[in-house]
Amino acid sequence: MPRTADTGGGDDRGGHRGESRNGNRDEGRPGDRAEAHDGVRERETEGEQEHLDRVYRRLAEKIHEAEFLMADAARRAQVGTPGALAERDAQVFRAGVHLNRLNSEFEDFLFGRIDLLPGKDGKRGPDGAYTSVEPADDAVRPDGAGGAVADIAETLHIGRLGVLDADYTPLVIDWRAPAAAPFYRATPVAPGRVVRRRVIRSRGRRVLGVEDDLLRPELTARLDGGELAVVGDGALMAALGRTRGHAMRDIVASIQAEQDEVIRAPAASVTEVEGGPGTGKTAVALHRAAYLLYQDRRRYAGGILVVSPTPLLVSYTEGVLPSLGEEGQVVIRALGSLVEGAEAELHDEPSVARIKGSARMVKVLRKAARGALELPPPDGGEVPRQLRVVAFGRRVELDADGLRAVRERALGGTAPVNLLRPRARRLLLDALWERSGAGRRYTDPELAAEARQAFDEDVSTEPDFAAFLDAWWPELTPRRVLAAMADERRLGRWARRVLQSREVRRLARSLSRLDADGSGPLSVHDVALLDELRVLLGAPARPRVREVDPLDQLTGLEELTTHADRIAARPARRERAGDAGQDERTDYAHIIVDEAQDLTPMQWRMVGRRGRQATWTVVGDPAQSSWTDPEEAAAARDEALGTRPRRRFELTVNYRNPAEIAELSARVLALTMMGVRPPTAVRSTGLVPRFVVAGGEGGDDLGRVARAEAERLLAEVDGTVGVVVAMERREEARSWLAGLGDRVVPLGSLEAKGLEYDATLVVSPAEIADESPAGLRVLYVALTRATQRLTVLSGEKDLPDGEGVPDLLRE
Ligand SMILES: Nc1ncnc2c1ncn2[C@@H]1O[C@H](COP(=O)(O)OP(=O)(O)OP(=O)(O)O)[C@@H](O)[C@H]1O
Repeated sequence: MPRTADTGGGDDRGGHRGESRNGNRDEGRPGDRAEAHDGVRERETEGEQEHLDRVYRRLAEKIHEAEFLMADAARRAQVGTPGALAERDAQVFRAGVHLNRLNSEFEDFLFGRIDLLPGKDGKRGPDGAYTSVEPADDAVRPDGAGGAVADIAETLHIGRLGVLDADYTPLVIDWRAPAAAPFYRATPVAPGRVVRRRVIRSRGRRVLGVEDDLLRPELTARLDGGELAVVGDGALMAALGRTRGHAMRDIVASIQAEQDEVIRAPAASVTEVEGGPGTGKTAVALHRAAYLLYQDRRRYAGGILVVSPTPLLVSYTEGVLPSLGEEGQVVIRALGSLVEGAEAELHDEPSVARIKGSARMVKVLRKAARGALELPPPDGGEVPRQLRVVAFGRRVELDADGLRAVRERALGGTAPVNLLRPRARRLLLDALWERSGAGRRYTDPELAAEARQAFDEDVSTEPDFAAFLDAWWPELTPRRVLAAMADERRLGRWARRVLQSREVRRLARSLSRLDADGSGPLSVHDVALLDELRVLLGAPARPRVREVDPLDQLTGLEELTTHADRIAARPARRERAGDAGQDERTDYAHIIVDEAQDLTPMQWRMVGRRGRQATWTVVGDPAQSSWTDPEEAAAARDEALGTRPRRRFELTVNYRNPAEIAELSARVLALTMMGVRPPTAVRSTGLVPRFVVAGGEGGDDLGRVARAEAERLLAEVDGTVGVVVAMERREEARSWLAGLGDRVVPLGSLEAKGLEYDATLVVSPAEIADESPAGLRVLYVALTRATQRLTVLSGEKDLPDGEGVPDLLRE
């Protein structure tokens, strides 16, 4: 990667930078030069300020227009014809969305600019911009002195939304528009038409400064009669060096070429992205969601699901899309909250997680869903062993064998258990009729049919029959069945020849935290089991109750609600024990899976069900996987993603960790995945990781040293400090760090996934590594969270050397 001497760094596009581009840049006295540079910088900043002022004036006009449209639509609401209401609906929607976006307080509405040579074929698109990526053949001319000269033919400003002037000239191009792609893609090796790429730093309405990359440094380029100026010292480096807070920031001003290819990949196929820690996979996935919405809003609005591994990562990332102007259009869910009504945050211990995540559970759950009909009713009592009714004035009975035979017949096939209840009822009536012998008294089939109908009515209206049916074929909820698996003997029957008895014991014990009706805290892995059960049980058919506004009934227009009405009427997410997944959307148009390497086979099944028709973007890093059976997971992933063609991408540059931290974490990578190359770190800070050892012999002052080291890091960085400990020390770590303020975040190793902090303290690498079979990869995750500083604290188990370097991290 080229680096420029004046910046001490460079980005992976490697553009040339420097103040004022002219052939004499090294001449003159240093003081004069600095003054001249300041003058150029000021002039260029002012020029951008003027442009931004124009943009805001135009935005004010557009806001005024949108408000007028909203008011006009409200007036139309008083005209009661269906046509007027439909039009109002559409207009309110369009104007509302528009107004919302225009009013959004963007920190930097405008952030980029490219200055371009004329296009090859001279063709221009509808927005007046040249369409060709390549420059015209005669764009560059010899300057007569051995060099080359060219005129800038087009200047495009890039921002979060497109803005057209009143005469339709583009004032700002939406970052997702094709015309904006060269801003992200151009490199000095393949500059296309781009001569200068400028990142504009602004806050609200004020331009703070500009930073340029010159992509054709060999050219003397002219703009409006003057020479093209170049100022600044690296937008990417400035972005990477900034302090981290509790929310992820968008990267829209500095997306790199390899990332841009992923963001703009065609939606029709499955886009698979692999890349090491810090390569921007999460950032890219979120920008892709915004890009897809821009490409085809009609298809994707409300229909994109982003699946994230933890609630912490959801809250860390959920601000990115609103900052890109896509408020509320994309659903971001943690794996533990994917099923409506479940909000799981508990983590199972690795051996239990492994069982619950395994595809073998499908067989166990199939048995459980059917076997649960034998469960004693939750309100006490027993499953009825016989059925007695009175029909045609006589007693008819079915004994336990008779009932078992009926149940077996009813359960034939694979239909969901709750949906089989009407069939079971019919078969019961058949068996009772048969047992009553009444059929044999009729030779005339018509009379027999009539008698049978009368018999059925007689039996069905008996309250005892209804009560029997409720007890014998109860309506089962996923939570209730899951809770029933806490009984080891029962689970043993359901899991016969699938799980070993040791596994049965562990699984049953972990589910014993649920009450008999299934209420109680769920673990993240329980949720995929609930979802599987939801399908196996099926939602019982209920009569549809439609609430109709009486006023609407009068006009007969109840279907014509506005989009705003529908959004307002959407039920808030509720915690409903036993009611998982009833009114949840399960047909997303596009699903983005973050940290895909961690999904278990059962989780892939759960996610796959939500995207039967979807296109996919799947990002992950096998080296960070905490799942131990990659082959089983790969098969489930293939099934979820279906047969669509796949496009694979690799991200290779680490934007998070300085080289000093990346070098240390690479040692663990080498232990766990030999031969895998870590991504290249783009910057180096000169700050090597610090090694500390706790507690001499006993190691019991781990907490005291951890606190002291966290305090030290707090003093060294302005932003956040993550303290990563083994999962079983989570609670302890909270007490170690109590009172240090919210810049310090204690984390169990599995919770650290996807997050980043200015500084990280990793406590006892050996404890983290020993916690599970995938422990080394979990440790790799922990060691790759810091953007500036890393401290490693060893306990006794870590076998630190004289320098305090733990055994696992030695070269
Ligand atoms: N082009 C870019 N410009 C500026 N910052 C970037 C760029 N790409 C990535 N980053 C920053 O690098 C950091 C890492 O990005 P991100 O979390 O998306 O990486 P990741 O590949 O998902 O990492 P992990 O695998 O560790 O979860 C973030 O702070 C992100 O904003």
